[in-house]
Amino acid sequence: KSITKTHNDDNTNLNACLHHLLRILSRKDKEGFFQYPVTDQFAPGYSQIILRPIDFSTMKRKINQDDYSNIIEFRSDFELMCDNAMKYNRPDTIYWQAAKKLLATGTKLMNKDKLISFRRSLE
Ligand SMILES: COc1ccc(Br)cc1-c1nc(N)nc2[nH]cnc12
Repeated sequence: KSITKTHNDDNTNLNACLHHLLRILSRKDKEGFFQYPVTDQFAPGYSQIILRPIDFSTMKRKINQDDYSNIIEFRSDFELMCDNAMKYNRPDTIYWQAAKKLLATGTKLMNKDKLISFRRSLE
């Protein structure tokens, strides 16, 4: 069965894959900057600058709510999370640098060729 599916199919296999990817990526976030939503108390004006906030806890909820139809949708939420941190924070901050590092890990883990060969292996 392919890993891309319509909403009505059961997402069991896909969700197991996504939870696996989330665990690997989440472990890389040792400082815990990406585990839960950024509040304006940590980052003044954050909600005005970042219009589409996302974090690992929200991504986990989305997996459990079958919100992702394929790995690409999951990867774009992950990329959005890193982009948000690199948009709000300046390059000389630990948040910007943590986001850049995390993004590199995610890109390697979910690169196009890997996903294509993984998908082929399921057919
Ligand atoms: C949940 O966010 C945090 C939690 C604890 C601490 Br200390 C900082 C953040 C945080 N702060 C800023 N400025 N930008 C971010 N991008 C992702 N995380 C952050």
